[in-house]
Amino acid sequence: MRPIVQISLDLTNIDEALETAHLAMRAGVDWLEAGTPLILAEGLHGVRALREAFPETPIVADLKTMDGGYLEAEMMAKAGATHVVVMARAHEETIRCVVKAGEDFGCQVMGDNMVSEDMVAGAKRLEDLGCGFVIHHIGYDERRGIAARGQRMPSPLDQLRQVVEAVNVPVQAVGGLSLEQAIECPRYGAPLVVLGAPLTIDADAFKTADGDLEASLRLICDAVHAQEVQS
Ligand SMILES: O=C([C@H](O)CO)[C@H](O)[C@H](O)COP(=O)(O)O
Repeated sequence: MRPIVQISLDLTNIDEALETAHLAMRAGVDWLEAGTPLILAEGLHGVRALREAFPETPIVADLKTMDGGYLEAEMMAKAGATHVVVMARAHEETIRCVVKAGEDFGCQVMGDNMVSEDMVAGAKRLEDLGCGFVIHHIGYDERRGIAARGQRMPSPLDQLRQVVEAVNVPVQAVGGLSLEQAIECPRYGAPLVVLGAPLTIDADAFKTADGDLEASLRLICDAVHAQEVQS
């Protein structure tokens, strides 16, 4: 699998999401993600709006499903999502229901191992239950809480290699990565590179003289696409 750039639209209204998505697509981003804040704020309408504007683009709906998995996945697939997200901490029956809905409605299932007691085992469990992708994720609140206590913030890179080696499905790493770290993910064997939105270009290597976000994002996409995914 060649490296893929996914932009997470962690925004709270459709207009902003569409504006960022248009910019991202012009810059060479491959997949769009309707982030959890967008789904909470705009629900199915947000996903439908993205599907209408980008008929051919994969759209990940970051639902973080914990229960009622079949209906959630069905609704999102019918709205145009090509990928939905279920949590490793959900009951195994929920994960099975999301996988079944994925089969019934032509949607891929990504399993998120956030807050698993054992992140590697969590990833393996997701694959064993039928998820086609693993999201190796250190949560936002967890990271902030640990940083506020002055402790070292955990990074998804800490165990990324182990997760990649434990499963046979594509992995993506999420949670507090700098741009440089995100771009490095294919070197850990993780082909899906997620960039956060609203996007801040905090890396000198990708800043342009006039602060043009689209041009910076194009450099980032090129850097990801130039990588080999290590096996
Ligand atoms: O999924 C997310 C989180 O659980 C809040 O909804 C975020 O998309 C993710 O944590 C964002 O990560 P960064 O962009 O690396 O901060």
